[in-house]
Amino acid sequence: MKNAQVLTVAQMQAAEQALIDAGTSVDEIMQIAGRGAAEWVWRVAAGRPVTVLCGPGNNGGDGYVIAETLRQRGDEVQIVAPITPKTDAAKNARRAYKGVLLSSGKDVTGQVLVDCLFGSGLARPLSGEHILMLRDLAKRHTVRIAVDLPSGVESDSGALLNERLPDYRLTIALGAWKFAHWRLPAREMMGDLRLIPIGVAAIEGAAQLAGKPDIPVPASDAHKYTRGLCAVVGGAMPGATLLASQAAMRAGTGYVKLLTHHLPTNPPAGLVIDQASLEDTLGDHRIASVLVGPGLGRDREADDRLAMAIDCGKPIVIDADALVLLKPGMLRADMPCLATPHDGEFEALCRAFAIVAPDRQACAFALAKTSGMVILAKGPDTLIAAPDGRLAIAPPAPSWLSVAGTGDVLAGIAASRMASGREPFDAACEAVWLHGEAARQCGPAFSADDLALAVSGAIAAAL
Ligand SMILES: NC(=O)C1=CN([C@@H]2O[C@H](COP(=O)(O)OP(=O)(O)OC[C@H]3O[C@@H](n4cnc5c(N)ncnc54)[C@H](O)[C@@H]3O)[C@@H](O)[C@H]2O)[C@@H](O)CC1
Ligand SMILES: [K+]
Repeated sequence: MKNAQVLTVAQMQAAEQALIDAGTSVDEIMQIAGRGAAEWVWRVAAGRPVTVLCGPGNNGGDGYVIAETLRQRGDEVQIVAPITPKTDAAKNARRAYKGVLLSSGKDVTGQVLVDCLFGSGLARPLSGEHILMLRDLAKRHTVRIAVDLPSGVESDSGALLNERLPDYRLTIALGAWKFAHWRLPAREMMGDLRLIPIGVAAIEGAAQLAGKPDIPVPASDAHKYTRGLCAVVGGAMPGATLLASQAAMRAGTGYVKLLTHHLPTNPPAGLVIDQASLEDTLGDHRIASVLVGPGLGRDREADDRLAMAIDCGKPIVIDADALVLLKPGMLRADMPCLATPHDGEFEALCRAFAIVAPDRQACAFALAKTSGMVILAKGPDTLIAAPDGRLAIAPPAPSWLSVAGTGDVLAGIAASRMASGREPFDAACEAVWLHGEAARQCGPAFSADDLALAVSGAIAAAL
């Protein structure tokens, strides 16, 4: 899987320092970043007058480079710089700029506003003067572009440090993705995202974006067992189990077996249903992954079935009702295990495992470490945390996914990817992308049944 890295401010600074140590000066990096960003501004502006708002740091420095690049191409451009540059690179970039330079944004009009007031160095909310100027300029320009990050956004969290920040048509990330590019609420205001490479190397321990996976075509001598037998443990509510099974059947595994005595109505012919005792059916050594939770119920029988599913020792996906029933001590050390909670289930799990941490990401990490499970905390802002500290962020998926049953589909896809041989973290990353892609292919207003059927198309898109 070729996942892009997502860096914290500290990691980005270390990456830039590594470039500098390898012989590229800050000024050269700023030229590469600024000219790359100017290319996008030029395309979006398409000849319309541009106003660049420049702050005191290197984000402002990028603004001077962008403005000078556009000016040299003959575009109408002006800079508003309420604060003089503080860094050497920004001072040099300002010296090299030969165009119109204003210290106040009062009465300034134009069509395209380029926000280079603050980037990843923003340390506190914008002052009253700066936020008023930004809002005012934003109102008087029809198109807004943010360079690296919209001013007022906290890079590492995606939190908005000021109220009523403007929204943007385009955000041009410099060097690497930052958390704010993919985390809510910041992501919502950024418009389209583009990344300008500046030669940043892979950073050890960096979070990754769960991008499009590389799904292999089955080997020419493949058969159903080499492609993995996925056992879905059923329970009192066969509909949810059926949805998960339908999705699993289309996500790459060779064989999906539903272990239940609660028979669904009209199951597909390709789904094998085994009604024998769970203890016996889970003893099949060919089982490559187990899914437990969708449609399990929460009664005594559900408890027993969950315990048996875990005790069989196979790689396991735990979802839905099973997450509410799960207690510390039930899990076996070092068993490959993926939990896929939505917000309510995530809170229940955190309570059960006595997790207290300042935010959702920290909770996911702590829960992963304490429980030994990979945690796929799903929702509009999905993230995946592994016990060894790996973290993946899901790119946005269509909000049409907000219907009943889509979580069962996600769990089915993840179990299928685990049956196909993926370890839980990779299976989770693949599953969130495939789930989002299936939703994109469904278009608007689909049902979870439609989504499960669309998983084949998502796999086709990832071959
Ligand atoms: N360092 C580098 O090598 C590169 C940096 N780049 C750019 O540099 C940016 C980061 O540069 P900086 O670290 O200088 O950060 P910023 O340009 O975001 O500005 C930080 C400066 O503003 C001050 N500041 C922070 N919050 C403030 C607030 N609310 N009100 C008033 N002043 C405030 C800080 O004390 C600091 O002086 C990136 O976002 C990117 O645009 C790019 O040019 C690529 C290369
Ligand atoms: K900015």
